[in-house]
Amino acid sequence: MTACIVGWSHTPFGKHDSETVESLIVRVANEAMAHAGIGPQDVDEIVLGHYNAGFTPQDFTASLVLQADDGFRFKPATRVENACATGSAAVHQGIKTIEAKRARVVLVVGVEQMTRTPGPEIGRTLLKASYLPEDGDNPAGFAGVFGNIAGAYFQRHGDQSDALAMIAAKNHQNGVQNPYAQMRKDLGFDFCRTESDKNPFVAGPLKRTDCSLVSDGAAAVVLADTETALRMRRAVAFRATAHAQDFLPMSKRDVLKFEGAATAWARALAQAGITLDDLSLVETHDCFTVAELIEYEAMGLTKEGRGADAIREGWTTKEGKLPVNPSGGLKAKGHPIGATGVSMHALSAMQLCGDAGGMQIPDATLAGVFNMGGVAVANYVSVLERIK
Ligand SMILES: CC(=O)SCCNC(=O)CCNC(=O)[C@H](O)C(C)(C)COP(=O)(O)OP(=O)(O)OC[C@H]1O[C@@H](n2cnc3c(N)ncnc32)[C@H](O)[C@@H]1OP(=O)(O)O
Repeated sequence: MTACIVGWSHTPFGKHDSETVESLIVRVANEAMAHAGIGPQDVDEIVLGHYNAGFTPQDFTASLVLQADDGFRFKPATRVENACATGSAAVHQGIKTIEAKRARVVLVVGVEQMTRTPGPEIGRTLLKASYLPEDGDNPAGFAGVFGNIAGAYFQRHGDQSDALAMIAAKNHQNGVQNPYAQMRKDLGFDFCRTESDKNPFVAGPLKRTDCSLVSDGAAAVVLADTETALRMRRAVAFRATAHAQDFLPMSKRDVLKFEGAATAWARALAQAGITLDDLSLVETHDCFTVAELIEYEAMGLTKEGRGADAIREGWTTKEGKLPVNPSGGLKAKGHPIGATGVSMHALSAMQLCGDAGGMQIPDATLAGVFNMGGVAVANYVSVLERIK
């Protein structure tokens, strides 16, 4: 256990017309430091997760963290990017810096502002994280890519429309209890299962309720080495971290297997010396409901092709044997790309500290995070445990 989360901050996710990337960054940077009980003089390194790819004209955004406080002047600050896993890439980069003993305290910020971009442009901007020669022309954007995956999964393993609607309904129900969530409405299974004016098909078998939201927002965590962390208010340790990067072209692999996700999960569980049964909860990357379904298989909760069992048997509800996405996930909480992975870590730390309010899983001791970029291309798993 070499690095710990010692503080965090999270803006509400949603459409924030009055905010900018800069104002979101400044807000969470200052709030996370206050939560950790530190000032800029205590921070050795800054890592920013920001996908951008054209959502906002301002690039070079690591420098914007310095706008939070003049005390950050001359600190090392770097932006990292790994598609929709950008936030976890930033968190893991901060951990590596601490493990390399180049820093004792690292401030990690994740941010994205997507909603100022006009509708069709949003899809094209996100598709820059696909393999352009194969998927760059998909008119439905990333929803089109996952629509194809859902269609192929249905062909191989049978129609999963009920299971996908159950996942959507579960995550929307959970989102009601999340004060940071973009949608806090219990839509119910029937609404999610049925095509309607309010819930049209978007791509292949995926309806609107099968898709994550387009969001603005930011989150931050303060990381510290264990020795430093144990002198602070709280310490949530990384018991394991794993990152597995897979081929970008989907033609080079069986995309229905999420083998990169499975590899990252296997590595992290082995490193932590635990099995999936030991986890109290998981925050997983439900960019589309079919992704959460396949992730059940990749994490080892069910056999291949049987992901639906996990939701049908109620295992992944808040009361189930492994609650998945008690925050409401990307589905209800929202998915501001660069912020998502940082948010998952902040929310898991809240759970382990008993600070999750209505989202709280009673007596949570170990939390798993899975954040992915592309179709299981960038795969990050963290296992978190409170030690103070
Ligand atoms: C690896 C990865 O992470 S890839 C993932 C990257 N992210 C994405 O691709 C984002 C996917 N989502 C989307 O593109 C959009 O949310 C869409 C296409 C599904 C829906 O967008 P639109 O059709 O433009 O919906 P629009 O913004 O006009 O909203 C219409 C209504 O639907 C609701 N709505 C919009 N999106 C969603 C959603 N994903 N789920 C549920 N309700 C939604 C809105 O709140 C609004 O409700 P109201 O009429 O009661 O006010």
